[in-house]
Amino acid sequence: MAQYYTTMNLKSRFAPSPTGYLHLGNARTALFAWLAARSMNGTFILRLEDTDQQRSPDIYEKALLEDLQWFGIDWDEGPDRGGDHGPYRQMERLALYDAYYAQLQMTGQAYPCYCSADDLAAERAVQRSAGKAPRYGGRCRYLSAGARAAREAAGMRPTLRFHIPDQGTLSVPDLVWGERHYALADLGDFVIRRSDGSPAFFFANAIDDALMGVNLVLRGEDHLTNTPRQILILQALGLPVPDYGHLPLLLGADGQPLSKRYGAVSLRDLRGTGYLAPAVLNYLARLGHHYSATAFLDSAALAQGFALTQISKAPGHFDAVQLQHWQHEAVQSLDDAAAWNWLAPHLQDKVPRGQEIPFVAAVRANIVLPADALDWAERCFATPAMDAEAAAAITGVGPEFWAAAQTTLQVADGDYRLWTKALQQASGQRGKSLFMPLRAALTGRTHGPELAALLPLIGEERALTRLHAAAQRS
Ligand SMILES: Nc1ncnc2c1ncn2[C@@H]1O[C@H](COP(=O)(O)OP(=O)(O)OP(=O)(O)O)[C@@H](O)[C@H]1O
Repeated sequence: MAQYYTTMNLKSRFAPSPTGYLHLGNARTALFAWLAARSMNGTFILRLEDTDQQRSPDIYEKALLEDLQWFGIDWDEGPDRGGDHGPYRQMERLALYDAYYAQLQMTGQAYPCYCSADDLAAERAVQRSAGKAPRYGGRCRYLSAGARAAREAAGMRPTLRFHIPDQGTLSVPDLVWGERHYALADLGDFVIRRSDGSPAFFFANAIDDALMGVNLVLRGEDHLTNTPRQILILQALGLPVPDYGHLPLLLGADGQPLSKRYGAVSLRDLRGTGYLAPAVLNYLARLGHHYSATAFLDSAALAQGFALTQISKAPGHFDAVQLQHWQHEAVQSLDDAAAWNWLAPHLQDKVPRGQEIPFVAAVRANIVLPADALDWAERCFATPAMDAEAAAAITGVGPEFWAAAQTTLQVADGDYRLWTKALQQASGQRGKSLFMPLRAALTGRTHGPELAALLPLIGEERALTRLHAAAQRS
């Protein structure tokens, strides 16, 4: 393996392009890089790779920072807070790359290439028809100074290509995949600066990592094949090479990698639906990383239990059921006041003032998302929709039961225990055959939170109306 950081100086980063809302794959990659840094008291950098200006309107940068903050990821250096290795937006770093292009050209490790898109397409077509893998054949490698000058005079704008040695093998250690070997001849001279002067992704990305002192690059497997090229660039420039680990991609239900381009489920969507950040953290931290603890963990404990050796190579699939499991755990970990703060924006004044905390305490074990709480708020304080099972439970007991239910409730003055005891005596029903019809009449459902906690919220008056309606049905 490559050089290893010590627990004292680990520096990792997340380097997204602000071209859309962060999806769960991006978030998982950011999280692993952050957990690695936090698990070793290291430094975590946020860098924006915004060179695709057409696809990087300002809204996405703002959203990206907000979404990461909501998620609970913080950074020690970044575009909004600066640091010793800035700027942290690639568009503001363009001038930095010039010296490295010049150095590569001076040492003969890069050369201008005047081949047009048509020339290159034709070359690839010939290679393919001969059963060879397409790669640049090196036509502009050894152009004379005069030939270059003639092309420049004709107004041709060259790309800059990295000159790869024709022979040899490059061994690339990877923290997740182990050592991989690449025949240099197969890589082909590749473009490091486009003809419009903009840097190719893997050039700017590698230089920035080196200049920013990043010594651990954890990123998606989509970058696996960029790594040998990036190592060659860094070696040619005498810059430090970080350790690399490529994380398996997160796939959607269609089996395709989640991608901003194709509108995958975003952190923003989940937040809008009411998912709690610690739920998403617990879900994603375990997607492709083994934790021995199965309990809900806070981010400090997730960092403490994180180890690069526990990362799996298997691709992860987005699993809504697992996410809901962690959401349920996260909801249970809140105290009632925090749970109310979470729910309030979603409940649209459906809970009367003063009833907020008792309402939360009553329904918390039965909700995963705010939509569930909204349903229970309507069942408590408005008119509950009746499901078929509940309707059957109501007609299953005779009219005498419902007459007795109304009288005993009034006599008990709304006290749940006194009421159900008196009704048991009056009707002869007990256990499930007593409670199920009551629950059905009062809430419109046959399962849910404790009736004893719901009755005070429903109140005696509404309860009597519902019992009366049940009597009419039976
Ligand atoms: N499906 C995925 N699963 C895990 N990590 C991913 C996935 N897609 C991208 N990443 C990682 O997220 C980080 C940021 O990547 P980037 O901003 O290019 O996202 P992207 O979704 O690939 O965007 P785009 O669709 O615009 O190419 C990179 O480390 C990349 O490898």
